[in-house]
Amino acid sequence: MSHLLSIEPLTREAFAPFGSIMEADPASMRFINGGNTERFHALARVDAAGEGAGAIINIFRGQPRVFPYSVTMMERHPLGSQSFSPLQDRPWLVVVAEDEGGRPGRPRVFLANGRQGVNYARNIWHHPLMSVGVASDFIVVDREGPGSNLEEFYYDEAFVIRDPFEGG
Ligand SMILES: NC(=O)N[C@@H](O)C(=O)O
Ligand code: NI
Repeated sequence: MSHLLSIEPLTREAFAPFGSIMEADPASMRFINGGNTERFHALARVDAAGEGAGAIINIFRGQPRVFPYSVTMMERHPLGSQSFSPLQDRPWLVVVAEDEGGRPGRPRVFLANGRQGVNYARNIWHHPLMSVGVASDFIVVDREGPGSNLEEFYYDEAFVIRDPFEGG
């Protein structure tokens, strides 16, 4: 089994097992403000489980990853969803995995364009933020509250991601 991971385009259908994509999808659009504004409605839902928990809004500034990049670990948030929305129009990488008996399976890598955000559903295995090329800022909506909301898993092997823009 190759440890080189292919990179897939980020589509609603392909990402559906892992959560939602937030983008200006015409199917979700309704005009508001007297027609001045297009509202792309309810693209995702925030999940903040547990007594005393709530949703918070953060900015993550991710330094660009160095390629070829070795994926050696994945994490998940058992008590809440986590969304990432880019603040600049730059591509970035989304790395997720199905759960296989309490551990992540083989990672899947998606190339997001600079106008696509994602919302990881609660307890979905994902790799921490992966900016590409330059330091990039993201609005991150996730859960704050009592309890441990971070579970990490370290593979006993490394999966490799090549530079998505290698060769120009
Ligand atoms: N640890 C943290 O807040 N960031 C990660 O959850 C991540 O997915 O980047
Ligand atoms: Ni996370």
